[in-house]
Amino acid sequence: MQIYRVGGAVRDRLLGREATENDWVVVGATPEEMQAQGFRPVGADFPVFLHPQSGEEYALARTERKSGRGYGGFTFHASPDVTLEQDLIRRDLTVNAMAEDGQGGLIDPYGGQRDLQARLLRHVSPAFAEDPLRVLRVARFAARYAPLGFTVAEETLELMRQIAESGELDALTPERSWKEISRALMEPRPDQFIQVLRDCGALAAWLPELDKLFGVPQPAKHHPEVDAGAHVLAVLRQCAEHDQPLTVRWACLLHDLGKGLTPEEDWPQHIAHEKRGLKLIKAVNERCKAPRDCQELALLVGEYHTHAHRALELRATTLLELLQSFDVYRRPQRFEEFVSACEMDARGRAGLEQRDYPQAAYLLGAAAAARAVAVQPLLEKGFKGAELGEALKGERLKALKAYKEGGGKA
Ligand SMILES: Nc1ccn([C@@H]2O[C@H](COP(=O)(O)OP(=O)(O)OP(=O)(O)O)[C@@H](O)[C@H]2O)c(=O)n1
Ligand SMILES: [Mg+2]
Repeated sequence: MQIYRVGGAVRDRLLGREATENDWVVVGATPEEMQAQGFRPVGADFPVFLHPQSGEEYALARTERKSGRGYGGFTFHASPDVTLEQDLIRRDLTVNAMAEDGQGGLIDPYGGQRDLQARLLRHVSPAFAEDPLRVLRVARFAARYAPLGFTVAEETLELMRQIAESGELDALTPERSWKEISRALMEPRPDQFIQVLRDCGALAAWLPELDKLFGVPQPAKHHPEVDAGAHVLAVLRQCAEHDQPLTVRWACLLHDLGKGLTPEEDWPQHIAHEKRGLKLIKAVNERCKAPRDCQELALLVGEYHTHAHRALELRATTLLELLQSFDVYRRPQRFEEFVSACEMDARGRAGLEQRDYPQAAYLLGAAAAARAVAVQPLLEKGFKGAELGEALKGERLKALKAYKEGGGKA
């Protein structure tokens, strides 16, 4: 048997980047031979094995034929006579279809190096269409490598468009899609992920609620970029610039969905878009099976982002309600993430990226002031149950009034 390093590790080494994990392909071996050498099969019908020591994936060279719709619909043909070239041709992108032998020699039958130099994400062959997840993968690679100047080849975008139109994206399981989405949002240019999906029509199929924001105007006074979709892309960019966590990026992606429901005659105003968007955010959260912390933050940011922007004008009672809605006493981190998301929203506007956002410190200070109210003295006064809750609220309100009178200094 011959063993080759393949995929991302080869690509990233040629780009001078650190590779995180190795993928290997094995030519000229049977499953029995693999197991005899101590490799562990990952599943009965899957010609992939784990190395007994490193745990890295070793796949038998294979060709795939599509037998049905969706991810379940694969049959594998793996046998010792499948060549390396036959294996590589069914992979997604030319830059991912290179192999390295044991002596460090490069095997590049499909122009991977040429496309690396040309900074092009290009599919290898029509076999690309065998797995619709690749539409999301290409968009994710665009988000990762955009800072190096990579773009998607026109013919690949066209093929992605055909896949999107065929309805095949509907067959992807939420689990597989979420892996791509969550990784893509954490890349240096998450806006490019959305942009590429939009360019090939996949955004309309996968996230129509977001696609609808493109072409919707907002008031130029607050939004020099005007377009609501362009605003979301700019907010995502700010998220990456400021190293925000996944929860914040997910919340930012969905924060303005309500603007897609504003009646056209009300444009460019979007009165009550916060509340109106909640059912859309909920639907997207559930459809994508986003993790719980992402879901929660998205709903809270959707509902309250305008409150944050107006923080300095809010009355003490409204501030208190806001803090209560976040259960800031038990969940301080969630409130901090909310404030970050709102700051990204404020900065994700053409020409306003460097603006001050004093609301952030003000809100965090208010949360600290409310949290500093001690329960013990109230317990000592004999308050219990609902009355204790009311008394605590009263004390917190006093603290917030003092905070406001002190000009936002605790
Ligand atoms: N849907 C997929 C998934 C994977 N691959 C192939 O399998 C390799 C390894 O897959 P994976 O580890 O998921 O991606 P990498 O390219 O290694 O990228 P990453 O840096 O994200 O691991 C890819 O390079 C590609 O050749 C593919 O063709 N189609
Ligand atoms: Mg890999």
